[in-house]
Amino acid sequence: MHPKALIDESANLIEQVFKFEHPADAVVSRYFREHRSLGPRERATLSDTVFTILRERLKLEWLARSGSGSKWRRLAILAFPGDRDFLKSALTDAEKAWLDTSLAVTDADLLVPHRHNLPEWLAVALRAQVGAEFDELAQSLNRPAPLDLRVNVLKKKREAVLAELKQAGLVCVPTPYSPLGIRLQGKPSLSKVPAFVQGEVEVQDEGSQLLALLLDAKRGEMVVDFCAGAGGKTLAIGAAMRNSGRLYAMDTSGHRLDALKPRLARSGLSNVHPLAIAHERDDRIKRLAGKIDRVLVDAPCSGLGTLRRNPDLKWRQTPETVAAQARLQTAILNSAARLLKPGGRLVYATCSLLQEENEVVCEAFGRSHTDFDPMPVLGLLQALKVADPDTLCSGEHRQWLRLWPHRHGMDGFFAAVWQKKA
Ligand SMILES: C[S@@+](CC[C@H](N)C(=O)[O-])C[C@H]1O[C@@H](n2cnc3c(N)ncnc32)[C@H](O)[C@@H]1O
Repeated sequence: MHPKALIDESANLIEQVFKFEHPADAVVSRYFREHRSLGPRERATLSDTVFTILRERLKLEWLARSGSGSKWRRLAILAFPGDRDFLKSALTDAEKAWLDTSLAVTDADLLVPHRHNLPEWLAVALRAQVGAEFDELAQSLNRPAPLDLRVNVLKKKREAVLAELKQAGLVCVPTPYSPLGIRLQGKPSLSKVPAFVQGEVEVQDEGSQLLALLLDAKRGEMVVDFCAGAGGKTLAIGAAMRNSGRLYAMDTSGHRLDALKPRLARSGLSNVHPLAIAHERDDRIKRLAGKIDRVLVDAPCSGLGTLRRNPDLKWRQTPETVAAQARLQTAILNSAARLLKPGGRLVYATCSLLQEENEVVCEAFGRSHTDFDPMPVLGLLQALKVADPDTLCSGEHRQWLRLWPHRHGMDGFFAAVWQKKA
């Protein structure tokens, strides 16, 4: 495609994404479906351009205040990922001069918000938590995430899968913390890799693997994955149960649970029972009250721990949406807790970095549920033989799991664990 047309396509797509009516990846996918003539290289260029702008929005919008043409065209030029000479062949002389001046700007010329590229409310909340580490955190949130796999222990051991993947030409290493994880170099397509086709591995961020491990589900138990979605953690829990017992995968989104079905088929699991519920107080949940050994609440949240993958979330979330999520999280956690039998384990998790969705929700739960004893995550990670467990925990009693992209190279996750008193 001629660079002029490519810049025009980028500008159109950026304008659509920046309405922030839908997640950016959904808007990009729809655009590609509606523009079938775009080839793989053009799609990669458009997608890279859009995600760079979402990551570096404040800096690029500041640079785009000068220049000519529409704001979307200026952003498309500034974020163009390909060859500079190829790009310049599509520009006017004035645009070329403006681009050279813009590219000469260094970090020292930028104001603080143009360096961290976070909305002010979020920058304030994160700085309050990590203090001097804030710049490092902000930078890590703007770097793309690696591609991690989880080994399906039902089918193979990690060493065997690593050897198989290397044989298939992939560059990979064990993940530093999860005993089940493999980190790939780059973003290779997995659709034809035998280990993937045969269900020996699933795509799952290392942090998500640790959350499923914290539930520590055992053979023959009754387990509920309360917010199962498309079942990333369900599959890990089902394998830990060695395909025995009964694992209910609940969610209010039947559409998401449908996406679990092909993954279940590949995984070889037959102990999973998907259950679409209307809301967290659904009658089907009441019928299971007091009967369940372990419950995972992987709560709906702001997703602000996943900015490496979903940079649009920092522009789509607000203090008001976060407060609404915290109310829903509290309602879901209270309802899910009723499922547990005496001695049962409850795990609450989010992929948010904000205390409001994490410690604050859990401290309130602890105050109102004196029939639940907190289980410090540090001891649980030690028992699971996770490397460097102390660095993964926070709180006075190391009771919380706290994963940070800049410290651990994982998405930002939080978890708390309780045991229902016998
Ligand atoms: C963080 S996602 C779950 C991700 C999933 N556990 C995984 O590992 O792939 C949160 C899920 O909660 C679901 N959800 C939202 N409100 C809910 C409710 N009231 N009760 C149960 N699930 C709910 C959403 O549909 C969404 O799939």
